[in-house]
Amino acid sequence: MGVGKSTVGRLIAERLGVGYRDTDDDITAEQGRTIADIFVDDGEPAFRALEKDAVRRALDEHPGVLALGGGAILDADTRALLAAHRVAYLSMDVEEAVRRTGLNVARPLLAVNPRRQWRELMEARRHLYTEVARTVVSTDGRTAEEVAQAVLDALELNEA
Ligand SMILES: Nc1ncnc2c1ncn2[C@@H]1O[C@H](COP(=O)(O)OP(=O)(O)O)[C@@H](O)[C@H]1O
Ligand SMILES: O=C(O)C1=C[C@@H](OP(=O)(O)O)[C@@H](O)[C@H](O)C1
Ligand SMILES: [Mg+2]
Repeated sequence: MGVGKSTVGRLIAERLGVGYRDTDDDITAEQGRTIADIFVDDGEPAFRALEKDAVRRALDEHPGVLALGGGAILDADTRALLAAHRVAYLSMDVEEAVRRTGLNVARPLLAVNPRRQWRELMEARRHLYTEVARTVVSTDGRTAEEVAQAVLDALELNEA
C-alpha cells in the first residue's frame, strides 16, 4: 500500500508500449463506488471476494502490465495464478510508507495508527509477497522512474 505499484506500473507499461490495468480501478468502475466505501459498507471479506474475481479476469484478459492492490496476495488461488506471471514485489521501509500514504482515507486499512497498522500488515504478508515475486525491488530513496527502470532490468524486459 502506497509503495508505488500503480504509479510504477503505468510507467513500465509506457516504456514497454503495452497496456496498463489496475485491479483497484476495475473494482471501482464495476461497483461505481470507492474502495473505501466498499470496505465501510460491505466489509473487507466482501472486498476480497471482488478483488479475487477482478484479478482472475484481468490476468485472463489483459496481456500488458497489471497493478494489484496490496492485499490481493492474501488469497491462495490468486497466488497460484500469479505463478505463471512475471511478478515484481516493490518494497519500502515503514517511514517511507507513512510519508507516501499519510492519513489517507483512500486506504482504509491505514486510516487509524498507520505506522503500527503498516508494520502488522507487512509482518503478516511479507512471506506471501516473496512467495509470488520473481524479483524484489526496493523503492526507498528512488524516484518512480528509477523504480520502473529497476523492475525492467530485474525482469529483463526490453523497452519498445
Ligand atoms: N518512488 C517513489 N517515491 C516517492 N513517492 C512515490 C514513489 N512511487 C509512488 N509514489 C507516490 O506514493 C503514493 C502512492 O503511490 P501508488 O502508486 O498509489 O502506490 P500503490 O499503488 O502501491 O498503493 C502516490 O502519491 C505516488 O505519487
Ligand atoms: O493492501 C491492502 O490490503 C489494500 C491495498 C489497496 O491498494 P494499493 O496497494 O494499490 O494501495 C486497496 O486494494 C485496498 O485499500 C486494500
Ligand atoms: Mg495502487
